[in-house]
Amino acid sequence: MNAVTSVLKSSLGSSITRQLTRTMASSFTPETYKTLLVNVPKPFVFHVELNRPDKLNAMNHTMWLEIRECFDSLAENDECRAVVLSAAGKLFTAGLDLSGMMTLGQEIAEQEDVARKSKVLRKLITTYQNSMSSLEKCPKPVIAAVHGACVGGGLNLISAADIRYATNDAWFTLKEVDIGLTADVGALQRLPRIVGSQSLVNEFAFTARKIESAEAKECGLVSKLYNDKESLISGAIELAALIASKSPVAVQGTKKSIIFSRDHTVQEGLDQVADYNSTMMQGEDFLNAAMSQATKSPPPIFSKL
Ligand SMILES: CCC/C=C/C=C/C(=O)SCCNC(=O)CCNC(=O)[C@H](O)C(C)(C)COP(=O)(O)OP(=O)(O)OC[C@H]1O[C@@H](n2cnc3c(N)ncnc32)[C@H](O)[C@@H]1OP(=O)(O)O
Repeated sequence: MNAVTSVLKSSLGSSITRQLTRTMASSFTPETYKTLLVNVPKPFVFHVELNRPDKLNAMNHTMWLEIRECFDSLAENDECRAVVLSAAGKLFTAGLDLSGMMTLGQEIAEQEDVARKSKVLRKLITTYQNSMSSLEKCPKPVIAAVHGACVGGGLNLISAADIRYATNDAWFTLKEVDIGLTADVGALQRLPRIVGSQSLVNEFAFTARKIESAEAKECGLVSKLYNDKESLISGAIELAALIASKSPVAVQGTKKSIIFSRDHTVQEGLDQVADYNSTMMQGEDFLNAAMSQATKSPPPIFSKL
């Protein structure tokens, strides 16, 4: 162990000074949105809230666009290492804003030709798909914290999160069939991998039945339940802070590898992580964290990434 620690120590002093200087030099104001509220409750932890409580956080066009904008921005923001996604008001979300859909129907009706109508709709669907996928593409872990109801588009949204917590009063529904729609923004693709039972997901999707929190926990849709919203949010923020205390190189590499491996063979996943680590094991995070573990000293302060 001594040989290892002396090699590690030689490059440690200047590295820690550099990290502290960078950390202390930071000042950051979260961006503002019409339908989202963004706060920084702890260092490197961002809290994003769906914020249309008067409309039960129904997902209108602006919200779909802003979710993408927000997570694309967090992806690039080196002040952010983990994200909590929750919602203001009495429930998480009532799903797609149905009044907005009436307006869309009128706009489509203005186009006469079916090919042109289809082009407009396809663009809209892919825009909304990209909005949901922005959670998954964001390299920082996203923890969804659900209270009350999580309907339709909301279930698609949280399916793209990395971790899902909920309150005991939460319920979920893949509601699309009830509005004559095939769910098209990610739940049909992601849920079978989360829940692990295609039969159960099929049942949810064909019937739009209510999934109560206990069933959601039992089937793996959520991993932890809380008595109320306050303890849910503080539990989710605590988890995010724990994640944010780890090496951002390791955490972001882990998210990338998990998602890559989900969609590839074992060998392709092993190749991807070998490529990643063959660079990252030369970096200061590995050096400093391995050193602190080896010497049983306090964990290092990691530079921004
Ligand atoms: C390309 C598209 C990709 C995306 C697809 C996504 C699809 C979906 O999300 S399908 C699901 C759509 N959502 C629904 O069908 C839910 C409808 N709402 C409800 O079932 C209930 O409102 C709910 C159980 C969520 C809550 O019930 P509660 O009794 O607590 O409230 P209400 O009195 O029903 O509603 C209060 C006001 O909110 C308005 N509202 C509710 N949901 C929506 C919505 N989805 N869109 C727009 N507005 C909504 C409701 O009309 C009430 O308004 P007001 O009368 O003005 O007070």
